[in-house]
Amino acid sequence: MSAPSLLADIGGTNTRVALSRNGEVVQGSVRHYPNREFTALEPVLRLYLSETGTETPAAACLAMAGPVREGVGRMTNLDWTLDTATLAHATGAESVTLLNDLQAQGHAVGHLPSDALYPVIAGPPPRLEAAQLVIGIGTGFNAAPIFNTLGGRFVPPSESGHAGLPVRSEEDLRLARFLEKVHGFASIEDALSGRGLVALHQFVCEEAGASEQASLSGRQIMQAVADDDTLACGAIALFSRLLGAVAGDLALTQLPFGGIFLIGGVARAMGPYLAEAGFVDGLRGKGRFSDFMRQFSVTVISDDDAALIGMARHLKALLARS
Ligand SMILES: Nc1ncnc2c1ncn2[C@@H]1O[C@H](COP(=O)(O)OP(=O)(O)OP(=O)(O)O)[C@@H](O)[C@H]1O
Repeated sequence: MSAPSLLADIGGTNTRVALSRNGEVVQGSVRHYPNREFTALEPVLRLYLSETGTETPAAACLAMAGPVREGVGRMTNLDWTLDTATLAHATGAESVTLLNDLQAQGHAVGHLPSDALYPVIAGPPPRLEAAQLVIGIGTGFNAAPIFNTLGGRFVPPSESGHAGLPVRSEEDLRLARFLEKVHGFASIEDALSGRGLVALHQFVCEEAGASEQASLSGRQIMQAVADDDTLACGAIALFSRLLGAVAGDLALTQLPFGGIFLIGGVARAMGPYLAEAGFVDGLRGKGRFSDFMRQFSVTVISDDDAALIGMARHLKALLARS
């Protein structure tokens, strides 16, 4: 049998690695590695290849949480730089493709099992030619539109998470001032990410004059929501409304009549609460375009390995073209 290809999805917190053959992830080949236990990606990949007894992968496709240009990318929330030449040397793969991780997620949409999909806003079945939009909310925030063209699927990268956070109310303005103390600018990612959820909870506590309660982690905040804690519920209401507003802005830019897909650790944790917590109002609150916004369905993807499925598909298409 021919050698498999190597896939890796490198997030700010976790790296997921797998093998692929003929456009499919090889069953049982997925392994997860916490990034904090490594100094760079190369040792993760070398460990994976030795653990799985893989000699030389035929090709490699890697997707990273950071901007990529001409085969080189720097992770936004981790001190790692990736470049295709070094990665080819480390893995032995003849060809290495480096993508932004949201591009890989975009290539997975439409190829996931239905039990990995959690509807937030239902919509009509999409027409094949309709654009779609994938939004990732994990360690960081990013988005990518998906265009299904006659020449194949096109998923251009973006760095949407570093655009400005929308401000519509006095409360939003106070939040922007609170967030900009850290980086001098209130970006979308500063509010809508793992650390963003923690910051929103701190902001809600401070506004309520309860700063002493503002030391919960993201998981503790979600547990407090399950226990009906008022401040934690206030934090996810703020998060949901802002996420709806940002998803709505991105939808107006890309017109994803084929649906909006939310992915990532925070989207997964927040999924069951979004609709009730103000996401829909945030998404549709676009003045005279409020009715227009009803055309966009929203689905949470709960599969943590979706990017690997997307890369397997993308690599097959690339190899067929070469
Ligand atoms: N149950 C949970 N409740 C709240 N936050 C959570 C939960 N599970 C994970 N997170 C947060 O999600 C983030 C990790 O998500 P994920 O694994 O999707 O990120 P990643 O892929 O490593 O990063 P990136 O966003 O850079 O691609 C962390 O900030 C973590 O604190």
